[in-house]
Amino acid sequence: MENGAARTAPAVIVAIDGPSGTGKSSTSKAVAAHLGLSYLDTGAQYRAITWWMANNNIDITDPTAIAAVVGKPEIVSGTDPSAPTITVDGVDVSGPIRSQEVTSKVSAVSAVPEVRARITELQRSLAASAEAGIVVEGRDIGTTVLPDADLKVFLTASPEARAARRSGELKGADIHTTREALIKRDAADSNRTTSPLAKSDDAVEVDTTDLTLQQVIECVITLVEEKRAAK
Ligand SMILES: Nc1ncnc2c1ncn2[C@@H]1O[C@H](COP(=O)(O)OP(=O)(O)OP(=O)(O)O)[C@@H](O)[C@H]1O
Ligand SMILES: Nc1ccn([C@H]2C[C@H](O)[C@@H](COP(=O)(O)O)O2)c(=O)n1
Repeated sequence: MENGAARTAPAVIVAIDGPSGTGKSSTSKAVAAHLGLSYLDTGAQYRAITWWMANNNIDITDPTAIAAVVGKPEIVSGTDPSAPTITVDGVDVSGPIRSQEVTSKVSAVSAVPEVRARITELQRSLAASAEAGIVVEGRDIGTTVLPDADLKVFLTASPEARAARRSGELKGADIHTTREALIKRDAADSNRTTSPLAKSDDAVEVDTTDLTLQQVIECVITLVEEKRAAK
């Protein structure tokens, strides 16, 4: 190395997609923290705009009504993996966006093309300004938002494993009901016309059904390090 200068790792863009409960958030946060990268939870952004629509009595069954007000809320995401934040018009909505009401409405709101255009623009701008690089997790990151990402990972797991994980989180919620709700949301997200949940052709698929969270994290860290070494 010339003049003994320390060589900084090149910025790396990582896209992690997959259905609900496959471990995208837990894995992405841990990978980003370990590698000193930024982290973006794009589901939280769709939940935040859905929360605003519900709070402002917008009819979420009417895509025209949603499209008419899509530019109104100011959505800001903090990308520190150890303390990710999300605000709407300056209000911390990290708790309310996880409510059952928002979860039941988010697929309808996120299917509206004008909503996707607005949120995609925010996502690209955050990725472009992440100096060391970023791990972005969602449903359409590898296919649509960041098609030139250095690494694309598509996480999967059986509906049974995903429901058991979610039921554990929801303090013993009924597994059957949780499984049906997951399957319904995945179907809505996969079947919408604009940038549906899908695996990019060049994504590495990781089935997490029989892996611990730590094993998944280590697997993704290895994949990122291999990509970094090849840059
Ligand atoms: N491999 C794993 N083994 C066991 N539990 C896991 C594993 N991966 C994630 N979990 C747990 O499953 C739950 C859901 O994980 P997480 O929120 O990361 O999934 P997600 O894909 O981001 O879901 P969503 O898209 O619905 O936000 C969390 O409680 C997490 O700790
Ligand atoms: N890139 C993304 C991320 C999320 N969504 C929608 C679809 C999901 O059901 C919803 C909530 O996401 P979660 O918090 O469960 O990860 O947001 C999307 O359409 N595209």
